[in-house]
Amino acid sequence: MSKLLKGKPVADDILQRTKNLVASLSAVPQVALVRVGVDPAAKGYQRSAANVLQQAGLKTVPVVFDSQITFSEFESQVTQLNEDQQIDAILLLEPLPESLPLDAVQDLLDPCKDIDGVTRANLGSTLSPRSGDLVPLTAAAVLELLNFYEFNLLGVEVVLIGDSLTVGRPLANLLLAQNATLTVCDKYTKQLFEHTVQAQLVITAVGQPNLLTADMVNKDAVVVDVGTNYDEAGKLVGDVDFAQVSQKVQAITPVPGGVGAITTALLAYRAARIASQGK
Ligand SMILES: NC(=O)C1=CN([C@@H]2O[C@H](COP(=O)(O)OP(=O)(O)OC[C@H]3O[C@@H](n4cnc5c(N)ncnc54)[C@H](OP(=O)(O)O)[C@@H]3O)[C@@H](O)[C@H]2O)C=CC1
Ligand SMILES: Nc1nc(=O)c2c([nH]1)NC[C@@H]1CN(c3ccc(C(=O)N[C@@H](CCC(=O)O)C(=O)O)cc3)C=[N+]21
Repeated sequence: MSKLLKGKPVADDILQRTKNLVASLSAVPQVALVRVGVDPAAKGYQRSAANVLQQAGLKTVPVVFDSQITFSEFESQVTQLNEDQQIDAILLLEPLPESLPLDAVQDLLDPCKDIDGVTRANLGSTLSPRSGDLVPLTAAAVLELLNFYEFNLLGVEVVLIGDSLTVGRPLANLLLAQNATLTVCDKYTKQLFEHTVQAQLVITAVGQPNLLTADMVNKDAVVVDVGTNYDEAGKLVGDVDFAQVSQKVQAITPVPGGVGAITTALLAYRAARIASQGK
């Protein structure tokens, strides 16, 4: 059995700092959670995010739109949230419906309220990241996890599977900034196995259960599973065949209890920080 890289101790640390920061503020920070449609991953994150924000003493404002909403209606709703003095931060939940792709709506958000770094202004900062930037939270969560477990990325052969705007691409930039030797794969990668089998660190951010199987990794590898999927029984599972892969590799993150727990803790911390800067 490999070492379990649990997210909870990392998240607990971040949540404690969040509670201290919230206690120092004169008003309770408010976060709008904007969801379009009924995707289970977006709903799951909305639920987890609302729980953690509440635990940390912040207020959530759920905003749900029908998947048929037009671009102009969505634009006017987001503009209202941008202008609302009560709202400190806006989280736009992915995935969005096909009619409203992220690259078409990302820049509607005020970059100062863009808590998950979906605007091109904040995404751009991942190329030259500085402390306090609004870089995408999941990418930041993976770096927090590796840092907590003292995993030094310098010169490490990393294979990252998934290159989305919300996770893969910003994470690739943050890994490069730490001098990792990086290969990024997506669904057009011809022989995924040939890349993953020789990697020292494999990170999956795809959204497909059992994408990474034990034959695809070497025994010295560290595996970080970002995926959050729901199986037929409604159980939360990652992208990795955890039962088999965890018998083989050196270290692995669980799902649940891995990266996801850190993502939501960082969300709460960042909301408090944005609010503290606005006051
Ligand atoms: N734990 C956490 O905190 C978070 C978890 N997630 C989860 O991470 C997963 C990914 O999210 P997100 O990036 O938004 O998803 P997207 O659907 O936007 O992107 C999926 C990525 O996976 C690639 N891909 C799809 N199929 C394959 C395949 N067979 N082989 C290799 N690559 C493939 C896609 O390639 P292509 O570009 O070619 O289409 C794309 O780059 C989801 O399960 C999501 O719920 C997301 C955010 C936070
Ligand atoms: N703009 C945007 N950014 C995201 O980061 C984003 C998104 N959209 N859409 C959906 C996915 C999914 N995602 C999760 C994050 C944490 C948990 C989480 O906290 N999971 C807990 C368990 C929760 C449970 O048991 O239900 C855990 O892994 O321990 C789950 C899912 C973020 N996503």
